[in-house]
Amino acid sequence: MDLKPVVDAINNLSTRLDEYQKETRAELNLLKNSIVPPSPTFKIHQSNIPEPLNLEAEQQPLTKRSSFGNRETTAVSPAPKAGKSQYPDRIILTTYPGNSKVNPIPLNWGAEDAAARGPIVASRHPQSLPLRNAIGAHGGAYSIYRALAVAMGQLDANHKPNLVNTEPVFHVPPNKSWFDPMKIVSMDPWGHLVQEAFGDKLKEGLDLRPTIALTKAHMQLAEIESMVKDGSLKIDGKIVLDKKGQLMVTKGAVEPVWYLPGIAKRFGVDEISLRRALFEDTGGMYPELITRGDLKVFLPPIGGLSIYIFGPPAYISDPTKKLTVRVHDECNGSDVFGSDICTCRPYLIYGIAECVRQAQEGGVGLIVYFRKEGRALGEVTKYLVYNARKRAEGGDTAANYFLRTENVAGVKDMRFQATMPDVLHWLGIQKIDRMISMSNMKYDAIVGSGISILERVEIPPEMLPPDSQVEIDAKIASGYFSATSAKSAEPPNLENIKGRTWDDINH
Ligand SMILES: Nc1nc2c(ncn2[C@@H]2O[C@H](COP(=O)(O)OP(=O)(O)OP(=O)(O)O)[C@@H](O)[C@H]2O)c(=O)[nH]1
Ligand SMILES: [Zn+2]
Repeated sequence: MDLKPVVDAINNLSTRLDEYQKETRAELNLLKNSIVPPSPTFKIHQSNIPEPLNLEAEQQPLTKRSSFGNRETTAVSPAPKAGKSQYPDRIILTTYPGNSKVNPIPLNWGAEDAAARGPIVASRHPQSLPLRNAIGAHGGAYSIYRALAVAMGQLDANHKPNLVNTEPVFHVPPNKSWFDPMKIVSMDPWGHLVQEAFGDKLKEGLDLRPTIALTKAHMQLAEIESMVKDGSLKIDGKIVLDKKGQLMVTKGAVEPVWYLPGIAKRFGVDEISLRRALFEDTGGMYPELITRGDLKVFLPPIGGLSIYIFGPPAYISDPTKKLTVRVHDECNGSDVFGSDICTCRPYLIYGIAECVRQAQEGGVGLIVYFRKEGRALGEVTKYLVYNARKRAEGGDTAANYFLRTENVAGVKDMRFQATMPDVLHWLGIQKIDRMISMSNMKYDAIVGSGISILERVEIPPEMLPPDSQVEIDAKIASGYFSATSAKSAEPPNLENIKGRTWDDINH
């Protein structure tokens, strides 16, 4: 028997093993030389951190030829300073609760007054860092842009917002839901009252940031103008201001603040599994999720929500006043750009018009707009799904509508409406007279959270855009509410409900 090939293979393996060991040793040496073993205070000295790449040479202002004509354009950003000069202090790791620098301000989620609850401190500014009691960063996904601004030297790393005159323009007072630690778990009920409730801490120099802002404005939409023109919406001078359909609105923006034990309970998982999944699926971005079990609040890097109120905001929590609500999830393609493959913008507009009508009749209307693009799967996934739908053998049918999304994303929906009602409880809503939605998921979440819905209102058939029949029939077949289809004797054959083909789209 010829053993030569076996011997060669063993030699080969042994050489590769040697090389691997050498590389590993080199890497270990590199690590040893560059990282100081954690001292009792877990400080890393600047001098021990490997020098950052010398970016100066690469960061001369860029001059490039615009593709539109021969105009020379110069990048607006100044040549940035090297990153480390933005942070003259030593890095302080707060990975472990035993670190002597770590002394978080206690948070009592659900406490009955602001002082007892405590402010949310997420800042790593030198003065706030030891008192930090939340994982993550303010601003949701925008924290990354803030980091870029700091890295480029355009924003002082220790900038604190000047909050003078930023207070809410209308009152959302505490209600009993605020004092049940499990009722509001995805936002900070005191988030709009930071300036008032924690003014003393702000004066002391803590970097506290409101996570809710409340303001007012006029708004104008082409469809509302048409409704005023055709007489279906009346000018009243208070809510519909003029023949252009200008609307008076009070509105607010809310950033997510998660109370992890409450989020875990809401989704029926244990807190440890939740923390592990959040750690893993953010690429290990927040190690404190694992190591800092003492920190119960997480500011996730996701979009928040907006509220639009038509009529007096105080009526929202008054059960003697009628309330119309539409909860809407973001669909940029339709909401902003008018794509006709789904019902989103027309349903949103119908919701606004119904809210306005409710307010004109002496009640109040509320739109809640969540940044959960493409059922929280994102727009890239959504457009991949559109392609798969249009290219499918047998065409784009209602029968396979959800299957196409599942094929790409693994699930048909990741909005998980369980935390959606938090904002309704924050506002003090006890019942909804008219709910402008067909979604069983939204309905079940709201009613399951203790808010009753007296009437469900579907989108009028005449408002359905040309290519959206597939979506609406697939939704109704999967459990969405429809008074119209409940009346019809025969359910439609979903194989026969077809959307446009690519050929139709091209012409
Ligand atoms: N992934 C995916 N998302 C879609 C598709 N079509 C629409 N969407 C998204 O579905 C969501 C629709 O949200 P809403 O307008 O609040 O409607 P809904 O929850 O279905 O129910 P209603 O309240 O009855 O309108 C938005 O986030 C859209 O971007 C699709 O084909 N695939
Ligand atoms: Zn849509």
